[in-house]
Amino acid sequence: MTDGIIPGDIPPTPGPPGQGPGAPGGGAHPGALRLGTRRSKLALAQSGLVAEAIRKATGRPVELVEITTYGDTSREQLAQIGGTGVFVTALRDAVLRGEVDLAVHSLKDLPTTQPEGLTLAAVPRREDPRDVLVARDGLTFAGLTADGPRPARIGTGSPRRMAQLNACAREHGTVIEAVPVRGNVDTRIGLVHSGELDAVVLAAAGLSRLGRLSEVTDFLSVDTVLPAPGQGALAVECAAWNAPLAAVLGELDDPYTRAAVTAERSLLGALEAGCSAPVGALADLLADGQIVKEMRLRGVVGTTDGTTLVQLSTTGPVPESHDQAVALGRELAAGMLAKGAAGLMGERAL
Ligand SMILES: NCc1[nH]cc(CCC(=O)O)c1CC(=O)O
Repeated sequence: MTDGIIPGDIPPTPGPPGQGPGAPGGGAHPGALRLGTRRSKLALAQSGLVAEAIRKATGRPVELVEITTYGDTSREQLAQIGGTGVFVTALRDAVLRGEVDLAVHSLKDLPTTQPEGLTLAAVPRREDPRDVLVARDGLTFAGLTADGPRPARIGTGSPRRMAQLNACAREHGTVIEAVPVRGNVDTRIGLVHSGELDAVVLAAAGLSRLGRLSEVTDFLSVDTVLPAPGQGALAVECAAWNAPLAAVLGELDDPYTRAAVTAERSLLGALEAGCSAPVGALADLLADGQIVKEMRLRGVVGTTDGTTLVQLSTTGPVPESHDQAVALGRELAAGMLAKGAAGLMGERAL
């Protein structure tokens, strides 16, 4: 199903014709790039942002093509069949079959290895990578845990978030009750409004793209809660055979973001952790005034109860190639494994 979202200000010139078997054309908007997207509000928001950026950078019209996946029609099953993996696979299949020209994913939802046949054509500049709290009564994490006779009920199904929030609570001599939750952003925040939960943990980037940042009651410092590898970044993929399209989409690429997420995902891969393992990672740039000096990569892995965390960081020259970014991640993984990280990753909650 196509969704005609092409605004009137698109230059009439269509893109170059003849891009091979997946070439655009024949639809309502000849020459438009077909961007495959899930139908969730967040996916549509992310796809819309990328579509707009492509139009701006290239002048090419872009149309969104909604891909309905098994996971979209069968909510109950989703937790069982592996969460976001099903969505990623459905979008990728649509690209590989030539039904769409490109797809947009949340980078943190992608497996750490790039599949054959698909190119990561662009990693646009990343949004705020932090996790945030949406809590009742405008409370912060500290306020929540200090408030009331019983442990605060905090909604998150993420072992990474649980491990770090539990550790933080322990440090302050309090306890929280982490309550596994699933579902979209509306559902999760709804659990706070209904009083079922005291708070939920979400990614700032998702709320920002949905225009709901004003509902955040606490931005969690990355010194306390390291985000998921790749959190806040988007991945723009196209077929590997379509080098001309990859070159066009490459205009959206932010080399620093790409280097950072490459290092973070390399760490995750080298720890041989699944995408739902309790691994946090964040690479950032260390600057001296305006001059970028180094890239720092921080990592954490822990038990979900927060009793044990292995935290480590490393710095190195800003990577100038994919391999250098990968090496930074591997180096940190080796250090974390030497500190006992492997023993903490037995729990793989899906
Ligand atoms: N796991 C689901 C998911 N995948 C990407 C985002 C948010 C957007 C992002 O991190 O880029 C979310 C929701 C959340 O964690 O709150």
